[in-house]
Amino acid sequence: MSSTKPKVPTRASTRTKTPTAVPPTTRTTRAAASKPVATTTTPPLPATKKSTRKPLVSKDNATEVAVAPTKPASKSNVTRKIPRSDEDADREPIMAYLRIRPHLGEDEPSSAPYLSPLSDTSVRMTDPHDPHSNPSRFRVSTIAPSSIYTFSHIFPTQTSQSEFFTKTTLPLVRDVLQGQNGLLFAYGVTNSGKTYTVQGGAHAGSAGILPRSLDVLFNSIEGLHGTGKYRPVRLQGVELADKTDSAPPPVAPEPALAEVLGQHMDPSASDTDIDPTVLKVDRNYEYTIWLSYAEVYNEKVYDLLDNVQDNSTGGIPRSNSGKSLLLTRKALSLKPSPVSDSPDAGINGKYISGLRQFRVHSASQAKALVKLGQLHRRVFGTLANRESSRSHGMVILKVVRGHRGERDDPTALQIARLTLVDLAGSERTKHTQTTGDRLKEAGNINKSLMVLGQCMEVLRSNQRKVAVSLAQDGLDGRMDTREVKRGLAVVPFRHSKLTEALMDYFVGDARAVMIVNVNPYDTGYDENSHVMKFAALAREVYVTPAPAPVQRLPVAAGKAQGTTKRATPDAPKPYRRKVTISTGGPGSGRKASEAVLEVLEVDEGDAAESDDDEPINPLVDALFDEVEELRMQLFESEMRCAIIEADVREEVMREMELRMASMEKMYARRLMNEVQQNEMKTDAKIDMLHQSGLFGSPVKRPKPPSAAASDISEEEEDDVETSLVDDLTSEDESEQGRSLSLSPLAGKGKAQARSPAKQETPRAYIPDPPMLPSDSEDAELTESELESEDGAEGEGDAASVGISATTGSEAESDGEYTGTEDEEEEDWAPAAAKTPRAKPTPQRVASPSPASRAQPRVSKLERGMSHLTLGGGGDPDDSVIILPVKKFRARQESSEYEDQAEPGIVKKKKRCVLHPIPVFLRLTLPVGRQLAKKTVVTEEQIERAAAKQDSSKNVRRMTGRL
Ligand SMILES: Nc1ncnc2c1ncn2[C@@H]1O[C@H](COP(=O)(O)OP(=O)(O)OP(=O)(O)O)[C@@H](O)[C@H]1O
Repeated sequence: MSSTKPKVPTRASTRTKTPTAVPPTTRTTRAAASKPVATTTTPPLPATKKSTRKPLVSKDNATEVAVAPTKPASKSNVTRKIPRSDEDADREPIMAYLRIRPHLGEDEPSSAPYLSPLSDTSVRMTDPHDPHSNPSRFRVSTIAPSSIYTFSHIFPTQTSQSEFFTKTTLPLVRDVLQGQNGLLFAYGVTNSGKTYTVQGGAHAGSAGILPRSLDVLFNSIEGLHGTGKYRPVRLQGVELADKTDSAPPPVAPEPALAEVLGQHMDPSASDTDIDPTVLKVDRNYEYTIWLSYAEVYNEKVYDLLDNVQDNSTGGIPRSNSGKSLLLTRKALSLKPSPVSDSPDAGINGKYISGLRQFRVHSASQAKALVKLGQLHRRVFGTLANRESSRSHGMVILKVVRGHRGERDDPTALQIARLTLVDLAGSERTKHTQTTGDRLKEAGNINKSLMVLGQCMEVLRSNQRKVAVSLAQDGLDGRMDTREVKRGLAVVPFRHSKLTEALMDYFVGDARAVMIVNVNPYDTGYDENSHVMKFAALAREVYVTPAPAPVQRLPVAAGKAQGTTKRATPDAPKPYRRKVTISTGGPGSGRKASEAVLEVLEVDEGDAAESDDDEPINPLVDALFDEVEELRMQLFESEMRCAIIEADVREEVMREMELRMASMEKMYARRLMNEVQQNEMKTDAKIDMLHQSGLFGSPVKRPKPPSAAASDISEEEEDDVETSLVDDLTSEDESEQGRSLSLSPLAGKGKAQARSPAKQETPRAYIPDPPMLPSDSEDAELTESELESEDGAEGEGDAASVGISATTGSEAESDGEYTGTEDEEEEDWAPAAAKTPRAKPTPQRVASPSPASRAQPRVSKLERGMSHLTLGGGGDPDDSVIILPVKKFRARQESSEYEDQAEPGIVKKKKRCVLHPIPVFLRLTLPVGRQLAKKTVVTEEQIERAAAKQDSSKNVRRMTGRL
């Protein structure tokens, strides 16, 4: 009757099984150095599963659970630590250790190391291609150029294998001897040192954590070996051992395979590199150790200790002569662990069906098996690493321990597993020029690693949800964990063979350690950043270390189904795949050869064997497949988006560079034009003054050295001009910044002319507006009047006449301009229009004139000269630009700009004809008949200049904006 049938969990139920580990109260996330990420704090929770089994071991690294990961203090990164509950003490995060690989020598390509340890637990990673640190490079990446990552511990380059083993793996070895499961996996990009860390190197003392673990295991159980009557099966089951099946295979590799792989090694050769560590174990128990070695390659699981069947009759393959090696390997399937194996534990993991396992009696025997497995492991050469591991290698050590007093009682046995995983490197197709089959291989490697990351993410998120919900419910006085679990996401273990095979370590009782290998001289900064982020994520996932359950059910006699079962020949048609292996060639010292391995793959569905006691719901399976497909589509879309984004960034960067270059050219041209204009203006002034005869008989002075470098010097200038230029340049340099130039005539303007009593009153010279001569008596001063007055003085007298031009800001420096634009408009309106007689305000003390007798004449002369300033209402902001008619026209013609590409700028530049520039002129003029005669400024000039007043005003506004 169906109603009486014992309830068997469905596959769906195993999938939706929620890990019960609850995160502790405090966690620290990775923080970008430039942009710190705030630390989130999760409230403490009641445990969802009360563990009745307390760990038997001392938790060496459990102290790290209670200690918040050290992290550089930052204002925005305040960590609030909440006391942990008793239940939380059973849980701990996945330990993440960083190992930094040393630089191996000159041959190895290297960039500057981008990792700099900040402490034992934190490290800064800085992109060597960051434009800030290396301006010659442009960085197109969404990865932060600098970040700080925290780990449980960081091992610098000089760390020895022994030290590394002691701190990372020894606690797991101790655990497994005391009945607790453990997982260790090495993660990192290609060539970062994963295999070196797990397997070790060739020189003495370089044995990796795997051989050392074997040494310590056998050192510790010396004299405590069990009979091996029972063997472990599946995840937690035991069965009566079949002596013939569990005997270790001959460890000599098949000669054909050894030759093909180019590894002429003898796995049985004695190993002198032995770790002497001995752990204290419970001597009331007997121990047997079982070893198996599997690999996940191209999303298929293979047994590395299975006999490789050489189908080639010719023995050693000679593919160059047309022969190829045909090796048949059978992919194994993963099956859910039956509940009957461990009813107490409720483990929902999967085991590798058909994976062979061998009882090993000594460390050397175990190491020989591992080496044989290594030989069988797919080792391909790539550009990145000639010995690159293209598969995930898993060595599974099982320790079966039973009390001496219950030697024959299988229900008293305890099985603990320690799995050491050497993950394949995250492939960099760009760097390794991977194509074809290799590309597919890389895709599968990346897929399994990606799924591993997704699993971590979902686990973390589920654990947080549980934590938050239970905390709230606990506060409300209610606590229904089933409700909470129903809302949790499915952890996608099933999306990859790797995660499927390891899932029980994450959801069951186990301790997990992650080793992150990084080569800081590697050029793959972005890939290593992903690895670091993965580690940060893993550290936030919590596992529950607890001893494995003791068998309580009677063990079926004989061989358990599926443990050594192979796919039968009449099984559904297997998939055959050919793989080409290239060995030797230039540089290797061996003759180049290629061999073809033909792999027989059995899909999971094909190997559905009878020991699978889990009913499968096809609808659920279909839904999961769909979910998986959608996830993959999402992943692909994200990849496409990332590529498009990178392309767009690059395009924008190129466009910006072009624009910057054109702007640079434009501004250079403008600058040149400005310089030319200034020169022309100066020339024009000199011409004007020269033509007006003011410098008819200048006093010739020796040319100062500075004049030689003057920009203004022109070869066609006469002596007068040279003298003037000397004055101009020297005065420009020395008096730049003064608001007004001082001259002997300054302060002797109209006011003085009208009030002789105030003759001595010093005042600053402010250019007068272009006053109409008829407006004043002084303005009516005619040439003849001047002539007569000058005549009275004689030609020998001389006075200094100052002509000053300055910018508004300078003129008002003694009163900086702060008005609005409207005010400015008003100020800039011709003064004649506002006030017929704008009176300049005395502002500054002028040097006394030596020609005080000529004051009336001089003041008239000065007013006459002031017309030349075109001051427009006395606004001192105006430059004095007086152009003779002929030159003026020439200037107008030359003011056209050629840059038609930017009409807006051209338009503005056209209005730059009378750009006001700070020019200071102080001229020493002979006062006399000749001077007076030449002082007349034509009305035409004045009108023209006044008409340009508006242009000047606009230009000034524009330059103000610039
Ligand atoms: N800590 C170390 N000290 C000295 N040499 C090291 C160290 N780590 C790695 N190496 C050397 O670096 C090279 C690459 O290391 P390894 O093969 O372990 O990289 P990997 O990460 O396993 O690469 P892949 O994923 O491609 O297999 C090897 O020659 C190894 O001997």
